Amino acid sequence: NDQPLVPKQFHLGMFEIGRPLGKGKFGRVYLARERTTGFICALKVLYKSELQQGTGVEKQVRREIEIQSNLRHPNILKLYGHFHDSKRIFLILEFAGKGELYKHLRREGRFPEWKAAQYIAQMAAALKYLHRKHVIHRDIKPENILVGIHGEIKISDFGWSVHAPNNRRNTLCGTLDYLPPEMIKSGSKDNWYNEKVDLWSLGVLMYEFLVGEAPFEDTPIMTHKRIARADMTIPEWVSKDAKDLIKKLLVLDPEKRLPLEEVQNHPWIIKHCVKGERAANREKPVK
Ligand SMILES: Cc1cc(Cn2cc(-c3c(Cl)cnc4nc(-c5cn(C)nc5C)[nH]c34)cn2)no1
Repeated sequence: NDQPLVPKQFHLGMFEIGRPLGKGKFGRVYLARERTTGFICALKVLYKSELQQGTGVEKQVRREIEIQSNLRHPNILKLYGHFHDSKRIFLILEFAGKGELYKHLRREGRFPEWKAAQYIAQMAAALKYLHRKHVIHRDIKPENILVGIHGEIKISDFGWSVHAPNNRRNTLCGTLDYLPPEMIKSGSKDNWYNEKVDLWSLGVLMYEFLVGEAPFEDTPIMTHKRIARADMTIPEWVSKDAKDLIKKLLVLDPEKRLPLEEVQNHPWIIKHCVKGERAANREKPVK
């Protein structure tokens, strides 16, 4: 198996700390190398003082570590281990060689259809794996996706919750763009634990990959209204197949959203996921 032999107990002295890779709400991420094996990883440092100010965020980080440690999928960033000292919690994470996806998206403006299709196919595979383990991501957005050295994407955020509404406030002050209608409407919260919420966000992600901005991007009030009505327009230059898939994911009724298996078999995905396409052509008898 590709997992390095890792000891059960880690401590900071085991690592040489390299350059800062990024910072988030509660800490920073550094490039790091494990001294004895030379294993390169990303060390996420979270300050307990800052976590304790949040509403039970530290308990949430603990639970997310629990979830993340048990996941192994090529499109999900690995968590190899964690440790803490008096002031900080350290997460030993897989290093994603090409960094944060949203930076690539902002730099390129939007992705060509073949690249967006590869990314959506990888997201669908990762979400299928998560849903089979009854993990609902609920926070799919470019900011929570990293890019590996071979250009493959890796879902990297720990904001995952299993069946329980995660109490992260950032959704309220962070972007509303990715929230599905059932999560912005008050009233019954039982839909919050339905994995179909990730299908809506996958549709928003696909739109943003192709168009360069989110489908309901507006003032917060208007975004709220437009999500609740699934009120979006897809530019006419987006291909017919891509439009079809976006429309089958951004459906108000969670039960009517296209299941992940059908996303993976959608003509837009098949057409652009070269391996499948070439294989399909190879099998066609030459006329
Ligand atoms: C705290 C905090 C910061 C962040 C956001 N963030 C994630 C990373 C990161 C991780 Cl976790 C893993 N591998 C990474 N590789 C990069 C990277 C690679 N290149 C060439 N450039 C960068 C940047 N960043 C990685 C950094 N910040 N979440 O919580």
